[in-house]
Amino acid sequence: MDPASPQVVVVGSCMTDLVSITPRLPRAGETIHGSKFFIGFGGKGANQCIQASRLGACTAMVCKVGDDSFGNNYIENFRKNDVCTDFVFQTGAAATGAASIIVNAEVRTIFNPAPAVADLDPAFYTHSDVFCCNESEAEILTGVQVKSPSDAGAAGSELLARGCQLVLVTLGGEGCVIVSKEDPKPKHIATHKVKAVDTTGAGDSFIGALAFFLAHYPQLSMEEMVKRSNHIASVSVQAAGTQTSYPHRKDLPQDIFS
Ligand SMILES: Nc1ncnc2c1ncn2[C@@H]1O[C@H](COP(=O)(O)OP(=O)(O)OP(=O)(O)O)[C@@H](O)[C@H]1O
Ligand SMILES: [K+]
Repeated sequence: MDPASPQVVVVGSCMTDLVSITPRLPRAGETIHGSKFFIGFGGKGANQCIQASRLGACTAMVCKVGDDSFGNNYIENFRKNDVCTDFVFQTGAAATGAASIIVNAEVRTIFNPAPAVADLDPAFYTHSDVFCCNESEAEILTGVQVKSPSDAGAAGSELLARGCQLVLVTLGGEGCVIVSKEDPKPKHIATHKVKAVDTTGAGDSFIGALAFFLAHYPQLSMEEMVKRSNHIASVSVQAAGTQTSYPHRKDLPQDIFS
């Protein structure tokens, strides 16, 4: 590249990521076993620059790294990615920026395939911990007509076969069905059926509640989280609107939070 004519110039950070994969985060001063460690190239500025370069932009990075092995490796990385390094300087006065990143198994993700498309990218099945859909979404994705808990189990099993870890199919007043790699026999988690005033937003209330329990009550079983989420979503269907119908903590039975 002619350094006089870069199309994209990024002035920003350039960090070496030291990534540990662990089952949980250590407490202060605690040493725990991890399952994997790797070193990666990161930093927001450098990430953006490399993405632009890989798409074909003529790029230059403006930053300073340490006169150390991390710094040398980073400059080599820029060169491999066709980023002009004429303005990447090295200093002996400081070390190259490093970020210690711990990725724990407790950061869990929920994927809601709404609105559903039949040709969903297969990566979506494998990349989330919980795959949560309603009857019609399950049907569009799998081709299995979902009219009962046993149909939902069949659709859930198909989604498991596509690589999902755990599938929840919500069934309105019938609660939902859960299937997982760990326990592939479909289980119907019934709920107390209420007379619905307006079901708009029930699915989102359910998923929001589930996210709350995953984040704040990780010790609960998935079945217990789902039962509690069923209850919260059942409150939402008894009032009009979407967010206007979502209950506050103070309005719910307090044993939901024990
Ligand atoms: N009549 C009802 N009685 C009790 N609970 C209900 C009722 N309707 C819905 N729910 C609760 O809400 C959850 C989600 O409902 P549903 O499966 O209808 O979602 P949805 O189709 O995504 O809703 P929407 O698209 O309207 O937001 C159910 O799993 C259940 O917990
Ligand atoms: K509602």
